[in-house]
Amino acid sequence: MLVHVERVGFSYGRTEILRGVDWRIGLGVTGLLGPNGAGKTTLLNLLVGLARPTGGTITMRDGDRGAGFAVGFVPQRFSLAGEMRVLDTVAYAAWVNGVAREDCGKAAGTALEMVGLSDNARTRVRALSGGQRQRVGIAAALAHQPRLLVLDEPTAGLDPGQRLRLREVVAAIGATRAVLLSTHLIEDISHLCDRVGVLAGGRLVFDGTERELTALIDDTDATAAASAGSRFERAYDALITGLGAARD
Ligand SMILES: Nc1ncnc2c1ncn2[C@@H]1O[C@H](COP(=O)(O)OP(=O)(O)OP(=O)(O)O)[C@@H](O)[C@H]1O
Repeated sequence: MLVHVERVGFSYGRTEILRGVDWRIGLGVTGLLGPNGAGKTTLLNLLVGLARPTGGTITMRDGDRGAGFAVGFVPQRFSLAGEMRVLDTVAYAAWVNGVAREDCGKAAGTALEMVGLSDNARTRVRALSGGQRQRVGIAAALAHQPRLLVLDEPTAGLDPGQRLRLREVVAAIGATRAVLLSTHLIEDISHLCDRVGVLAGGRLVFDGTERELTALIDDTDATAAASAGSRFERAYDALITGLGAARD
């Protein structure tokens, strides 16, 4: 396992958001699902070192997460300088993340290849589509070759075609490193993620594969069983609703 999250807690002032999250994240693409306000972004911020847990520990297998360079992060919202060319944007990110100045151009070229934007290297950022900008953000986060890439809702706001392209890119990245992404889209999980974690009530209430999650419900309803996506959605809803009932 690459990342080990142990009994992690976090509070904003007196409001407890996370209360003992245990999770192990390995190679491949892992999805993080949870209701609005469950603390997904908060947990991602802790993983990339933007905030510190108020309890528990986060460790990476070889080395201190605090060193920062082992992690790449694309936040939910980010801005890029429209006048800059794509290659320069990514090369600058490489330099900020510790790549030696003379190696930044090559590092940026490699990262752009990984996200399928080599042909746009000389394009100014302002001329790109939303999906291409999202991929520039991923290239910028990848340019220093981190072992863990964290993406906060990478497919939000993209049209179906752009979403598909982004999923292909993320799946290919997940073949050689750990990718963790939060999403509201069950489809993202079904089409992209090797594993899924569900955050609710301040804890990770599920950690496993899509198949293991769908196995939680007794799906004898023929209509609902028609597509894997709908089964997954039903299982997820049952998990979240069950937790609510348990608390009431
Ligand atoms: N800076 C902050 N100060 C106080 N409370 C905050 C702050 N940031 C987030 N919160 C609260 O913490 C809780 C968790 O927020 P977070 O953004 O991590 O959830 P989320 O699961 O990512 O939500 P969403 O699915 O809506 O994006 C929410 O109730 C939110 O209002």
